Amino acid sequence: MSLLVKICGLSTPETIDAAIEHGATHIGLVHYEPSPRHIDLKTAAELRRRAGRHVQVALLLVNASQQLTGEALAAVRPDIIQFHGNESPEWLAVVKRIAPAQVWKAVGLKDAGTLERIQKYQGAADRILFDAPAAALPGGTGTRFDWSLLKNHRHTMDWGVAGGLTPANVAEAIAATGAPLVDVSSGVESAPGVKDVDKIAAFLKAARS
Ligand SMILES: O=C(O)c1ccccc1NCC(=O)[C@H](O)[C@H](O)COP(=O)(O)O
Repeated sequence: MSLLVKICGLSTPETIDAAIEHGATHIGLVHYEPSPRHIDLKTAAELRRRAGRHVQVALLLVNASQQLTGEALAAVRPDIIQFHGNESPEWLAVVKRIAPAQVWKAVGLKDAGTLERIQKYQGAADRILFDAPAAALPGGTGTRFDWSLLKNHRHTMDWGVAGGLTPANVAEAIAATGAPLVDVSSGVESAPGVKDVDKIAAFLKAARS
């Protein structure tokens, strides 16, 4: 299967266009106020429309209330809802039953124990996104986890790798983990929350090299 590449934390039409032009398969829109990449739901809906059917659009929430989750799904109509906090498998299962969207769960990969614990998301999440453990923010921190943890892991769910990826290291990350999907945010920015179209292009080229 060909590699999937998600560019996360986009907030302008220009960077959406660049991600599509250079071959991203997925983009991410962050609705989480503490993030430098936060956008309101109206902007997220506009950018979702801009992306059209050229890429799969993920809307990212962190420990959102039921009400906010419902409002966000109705306003943005994403292809994917990505949960990046401490959301329970039970909550994900509810969303999966009622939402016309895939459900992804991001998990901070600390050690082999994490790989055991995520089994509880089987059937509730359509994909697990392995990221660095949460720091000041739960994601978008530019931090790597120990890729060797995934080396001989037998995956029981669809999955992907995020966390500290850049144009310079993404090929190595794919070789080390065998990831079918890679995800980047701060590694294609010139400042926190400011995406750089040349870095987006370089990341997509390096990922597919
Ligand atoms: O991007 C953010 O600001 C963010 C904030 C809070 C939770 C998740 C967030 N991003 C989620 C992503 O999917 C990022 O692409 C992923 O964490 C990797 O980020 P980075 O290490 O900066 O490439």
